Amino acid sequence: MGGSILPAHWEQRAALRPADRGGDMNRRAVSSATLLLLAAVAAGVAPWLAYREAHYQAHRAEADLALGYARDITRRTDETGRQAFRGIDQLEASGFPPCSVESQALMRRIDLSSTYIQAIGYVRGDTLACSSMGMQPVALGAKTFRTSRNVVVHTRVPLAGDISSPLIGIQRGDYAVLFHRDLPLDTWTTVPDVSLAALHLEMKDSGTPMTNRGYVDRRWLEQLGDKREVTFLTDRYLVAVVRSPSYLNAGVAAVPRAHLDRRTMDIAMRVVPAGVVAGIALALAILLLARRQMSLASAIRHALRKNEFFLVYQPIVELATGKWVGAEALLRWRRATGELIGPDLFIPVAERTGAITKLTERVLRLVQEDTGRFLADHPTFHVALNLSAADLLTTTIVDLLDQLLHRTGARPSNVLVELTERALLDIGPARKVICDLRARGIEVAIDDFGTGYSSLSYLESLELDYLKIDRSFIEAIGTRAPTSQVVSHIIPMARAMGLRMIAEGVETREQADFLIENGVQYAQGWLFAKPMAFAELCLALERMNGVQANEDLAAQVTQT
Ligand SMILES: Nc1nc2c(ncn2[C@@H]2O[C@@H]3COP(=O)(O)O[C@H]4[C@@H](O)[C@H](n5cnc6c(=O)[nH]c(N)nc65)O[C@@H]4COP(=O)(O)O[C@H]3[C@H]2O)c(=O)[nH]1
Repeated sequence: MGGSILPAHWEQRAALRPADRGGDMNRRAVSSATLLLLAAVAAGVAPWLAYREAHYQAHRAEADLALGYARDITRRTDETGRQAFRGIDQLEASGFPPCSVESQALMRRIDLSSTYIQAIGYVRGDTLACSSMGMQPVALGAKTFRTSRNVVVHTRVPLAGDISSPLIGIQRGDYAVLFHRDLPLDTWTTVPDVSLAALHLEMKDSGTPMTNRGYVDRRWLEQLGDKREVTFLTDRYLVAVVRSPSYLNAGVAAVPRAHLDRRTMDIAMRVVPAGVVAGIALALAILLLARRQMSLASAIRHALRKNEFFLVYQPIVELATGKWVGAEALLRWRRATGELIGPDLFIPVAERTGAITKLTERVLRLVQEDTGRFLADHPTFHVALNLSAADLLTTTIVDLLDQLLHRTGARPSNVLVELTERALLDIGPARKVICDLRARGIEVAIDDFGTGYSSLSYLESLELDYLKIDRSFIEAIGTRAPTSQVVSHIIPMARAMGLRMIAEGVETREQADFLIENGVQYAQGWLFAKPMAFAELCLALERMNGVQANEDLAAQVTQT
């Protein structure tokens, strides 16, 4: 069993700050079955998302294209209108008699100087009596419609009697301008079968657009509403409509859906394979995680057989005196390879796979081996033990603790049991075990308080002795963290419930001073001592007792 069996991200999580731990454990509690399901979903979802992305990109590209065409048509139609009305304005302002030599000369000048106008002339009845083309009368054909601005549009000017002629006439007052119907649509397109049109907005119900190429549905204008421009999908087209800022016109471009589908497929051919690869990679990563979880569970069982677990003990200090009044037993796992694994990594897996009760049994045996007669000889010192939810489901744990007391000669007060809020979720069995323990004189603490799910009324319903303030709240003391005030709320609450308090993770003198000032009785943390082997703890205690004895002696000498 060489190499690390831990997923890399677990190793990173081991370095997470305390505030992250609650959620982190919950996340890790995802079962292997869920991971397998996730893998299957990931394998299918990534290609699907890639296809959706291809569709979205194609739609956006085609919509931009259609909008570009429609904007160009609107710009060209506006320019036609501008040139036509400027010419008419000039003729009206000239004061020349209609069809006079001067008037015709002006018509020719207007015609020659404009890019869009084919002819401009004087209207008599339905005919241009004279125009920039000369005195030859030109029939304007039927009026197609009159706009609210009193402009008459002739959409089929029958040049020399030919009604298929490509000219359109715009008449205002006594003058009219002729222009080629293709001019507004003369936009460069890359889509061969795109439909283009310039529509008058007031012509919604009439059957004829002002000018068009390809199929155009006048009802498309309804989609414009008050907007300046719009794109939308119909059964057969992706349509763009752009309103003219100057006239009551709109440019329309409709790209066939078949073209959109082709573009979607083109993009899909590029991105879906990447989606398939990503899906497979994601699924493999999830499967690997599931496999690692399973192998970690079997590695825990193997480690139990091979005695790879051991305990370290972190002193619990009475804040008022600095005296070490107890120590928390913390489990460690040293693999045959020398790799050291912390409980934050393996306890959640053990809890999930049911191996935790075996681990707890091992902890009790290790405490027995480590402490020997120590507890019997130090009645005021206690060892704090962590129990999990599964340990509370039967009363076996009570028997095991009885055995520990019996074999070591320890008193019940030598043992403190720590239960996390998570362990108390199944309140029925937990209550029974807590009662049994306390009936024997074994005290009980609620651990990591504030990080779990328990409500105050829930806690009040339990008989407890200690409340351990989670180190994430201690860490926040004196900072601007949002949780910096939590500890100030926990302390009076614990006091009101008659609970003694142990602050976890005290690292600075300022934190300790704050806790002392606020009446917290006990603490543990690196400020006082890091977890250590039991033998080391005994030596440290001996040293401290020696110093204390010397100080006591010195005090007595000074008094006498
Ligand atoms: N940053 C910082 N950390 C400090 C400081 N002082 C103590 N710690 C760490 O805080 C954790 C305190 O244990 P816990 O809250 O009971 O949290 C424990 C406990 O819930 C669980 N655990 C440990 N041993 C056992 C066990 O034997 N059985 C069960 N069921 N759970 C255990 O694993 C958790 C993590 O244990 P550890 O990794 O040993 O981490 C320990 C300890 O090493 C400090 O000043 N700063």
